[in-house]
Amino acid sequence: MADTIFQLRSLPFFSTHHHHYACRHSRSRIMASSSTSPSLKMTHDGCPKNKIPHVLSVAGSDSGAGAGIQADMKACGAAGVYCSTVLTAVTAQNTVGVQGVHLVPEEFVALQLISVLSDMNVDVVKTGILPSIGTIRVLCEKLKEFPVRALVVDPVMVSTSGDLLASPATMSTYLEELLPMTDIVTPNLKEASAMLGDVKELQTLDDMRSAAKAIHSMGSRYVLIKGGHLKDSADAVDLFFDGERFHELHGPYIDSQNTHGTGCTLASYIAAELAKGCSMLQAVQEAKNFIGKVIVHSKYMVIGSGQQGPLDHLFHLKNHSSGMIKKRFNSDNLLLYAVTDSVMNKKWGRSIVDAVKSAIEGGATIIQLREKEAETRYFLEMAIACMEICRSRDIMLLINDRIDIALACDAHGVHIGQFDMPVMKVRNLLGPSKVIGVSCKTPEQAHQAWMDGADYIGCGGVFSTTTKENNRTIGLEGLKTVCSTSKLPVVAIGGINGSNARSVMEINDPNLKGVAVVSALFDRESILEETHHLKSLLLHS
Ligand SMILES: Cc1ncc(COP(=O)(O)OP(=O)(O)O)c(N)n1
Ligand SMILES: Cc1ncsc1CCOP(=O)(O)O
Ligand SMILES: [Mg+2]
Repeated sequence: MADTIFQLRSLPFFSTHHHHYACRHSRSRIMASSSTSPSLKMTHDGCPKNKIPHVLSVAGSDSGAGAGIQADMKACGAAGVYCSTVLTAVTAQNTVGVQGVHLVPEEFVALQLISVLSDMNVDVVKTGILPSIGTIRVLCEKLKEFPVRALVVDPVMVSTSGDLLASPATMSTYLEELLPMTDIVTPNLKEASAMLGDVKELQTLDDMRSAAKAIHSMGSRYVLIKGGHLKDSADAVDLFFDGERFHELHGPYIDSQNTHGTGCTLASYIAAELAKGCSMLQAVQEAKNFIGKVIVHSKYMVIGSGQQGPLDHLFHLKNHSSGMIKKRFNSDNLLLYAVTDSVMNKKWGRSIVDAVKSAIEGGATIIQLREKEAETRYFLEMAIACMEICRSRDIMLLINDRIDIALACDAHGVHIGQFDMPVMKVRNLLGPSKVIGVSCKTPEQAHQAWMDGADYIGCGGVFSTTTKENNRTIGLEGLKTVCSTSKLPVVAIGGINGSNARSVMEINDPNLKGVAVVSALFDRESILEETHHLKSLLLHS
């Protein structure tokens, strides 16, 4: 190891000139929106056959394990991909900042590269900090000697505080020699601006578009500019450019201190998805989706005393400070889902609380309070009373539509529709431990719900019903279509009762976990008997 130990904070502020290159390479290993290299044999899900997908991360070590090679390994682990590592630098850092950097000599970077690339069948190389001209050159040379399917470059060049971490000469080498070999480069706004010579601060989507074009013309086949901190935007908008078209990738901006290493994680996750056989656009979308979920999940975690906490990439750490670890939602709870209706129960002279008690006694496995008319104060009182019953019987209570009521009574979760509050916003408000169900009629809606971090899908109306007016029915065929592609458990809803529940369950899709019912339970004289009858039908279908 080199004995170059120095303080990162003492690095000077560099300003570079504007570069403009047109050295596009002509490889076509990763397509924008179709599958992978035609020469590789793929399984049905796009993975090369009999091959463990493998990403090599060429990056720096972060002693605090929030970013760098440690984040890359965790992100690849979360994506189910093997990750080998070539260290370019060793940093002493924690949640407060970077205390020091020790560079790995380029000859030793070369040796590590040869060790891994000559033996381990690497699919994709992802780069993090490349601290010297020598290191960049060694990497370019070894990649020519041992070609891989894709090169993902996270241009770690600007520290959080805005300091440029690369000298102008290093930057030139980066742009002239590495970028033309790059399949995708993933700068944030500051890095994109630095790559273009810092002539302009990027403030708008239009600025991002021009920057993406300019960076593309320097040689990277695809460009992803991360607009997480774009001014005047409530969204986290990232811009993907494939050389012809722009794609805006939207997601809510999640306010959390635990975001250290998100850049490394995003680039590594893209690399991992590419290694599995995804197209470039798919890989970027999956990575964005993962980052959104992991930031929401990690929001309440406390590790270290500084402002820059790490992520819980594997969703597995115990004892988050608030005790809010996301419990895996047990989809068996969806078997007999009782959805209340005050108007119906009033007609039969009983309160919602009594109705809920009877439904649970009869065998309902989960309850939803669906009150379309109730005033807020009354709805909350009802919800608090029902929560007490449900808690004592270990049954989940979800609230329909009203996130405020769910928060106020500490319900187990909510059920929302396509026109209610967006799922990611709800997740942000409720935190990781609450259950979120989403109404979906199509596979596209179901896919989106999964991407946004929902726990289950309510699919319907399957049959016609008078309980919800102007609601298009999708029939058993529509239900089958959603179930067959859904990545989330599904509960069927709409016009389901004792005479058709079997036919619903007989579509026989493993994702279909049960039925949700309003009138067949609550618009009947005996809730207890109806629930009991329906439950035994379901248990024997
Ligand atoms: C389990 C379950 N599935 C679907 C719905 C319908 O929700 P939504 O589409 O938001 O319609 P409303 O119930 O709000 O009228 C549901 N409530 N529960
Ligand atoms: C809330 C809802 N969403 C789709 S259909 C429906 C109503 C289901 O009520 P019922 O079980 O009485 O048909
Ligand atoms: Mg709704």
